[in-house]
Amino acid sequence: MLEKCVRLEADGVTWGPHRGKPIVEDISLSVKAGDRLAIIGPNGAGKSTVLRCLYRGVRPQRGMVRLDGIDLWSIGPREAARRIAVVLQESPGDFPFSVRDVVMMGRIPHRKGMARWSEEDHATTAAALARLELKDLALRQFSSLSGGEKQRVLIARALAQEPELIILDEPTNHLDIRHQLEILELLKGLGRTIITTLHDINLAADFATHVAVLASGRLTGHGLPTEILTPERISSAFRVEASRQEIGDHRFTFSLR
Ligand SMILES: Nc1ncnc2c1ncn2[C@@H]1O[C@H](COP(=O)(O)OP(=O)(O)OP(=O)(O)O)[C@@H](O)[C@H]1O
Repeated sequence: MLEKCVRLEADGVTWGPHRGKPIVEDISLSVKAGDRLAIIGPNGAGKSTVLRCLYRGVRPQRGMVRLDGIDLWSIGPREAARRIAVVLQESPGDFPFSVRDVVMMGRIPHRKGMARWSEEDHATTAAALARLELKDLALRQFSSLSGGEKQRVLIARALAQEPELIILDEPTNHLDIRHQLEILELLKGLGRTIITTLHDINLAADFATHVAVLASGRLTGHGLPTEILTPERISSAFRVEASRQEIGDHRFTFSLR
């Protein structure tokens, strides 16, 4: 089911540190409402930097990011935060926040000034907790949760934000294979436009409607997984020998060259 979704386009996006060489260069991609894009590439390729450009974390030095055709930098940070939820690997740490508090933080972009939480804020937070099956953990301290539970809480916070687009950086990091599959299944079921980085190419192929391959700051392919995930492209991007397995359309095994 498609809920609130948005289309995103990046056109020639280039970013690097002040006075430094660009880290990502000439990134053009298009994500339709309801698509799930997985960005894959080796360590240091620039995946997190591309995400930062897409969620208004940094302003591209060249090129433009558009949400439903509108320049992301022509809307304020608050509106951007209402429309785009970001799930990063950093977490609220050891501060004494309960799970409910953390999920409630997703409502901050919707709050009017320093007003108290509204009934809608409470209801949306409760719905996000229920959807992620976190009701029994609502009063637990966030820092006491397991990695998989924390990841679910951060996704619930994103959902409480009622965004049209969810951007995630390595949501399956540190999770065992069951929890990796669970998190990706859950994200699929949200019915939102999703852009995520993923290290596991086989998981990306199963999860994503579209894949973008990044190597040395440039896209080497962007499109349907069956078209983009070729042994040649993967071997070249990751500097390994990738071979396609007989099972499934795009299952790969890897070895050093
Ligand atoms: N603000 C910055 N200033 C200088 N260099 C930076 C900055 N941000 C990122 N880099 C460098 O740019 C390169 C790409 O970083 P980025 O985190 O985007 O890669 P990545 O593909 O997400 O890597 P990984 O898979 O290891 O998480 C790295 O070499 C990183 O050190």
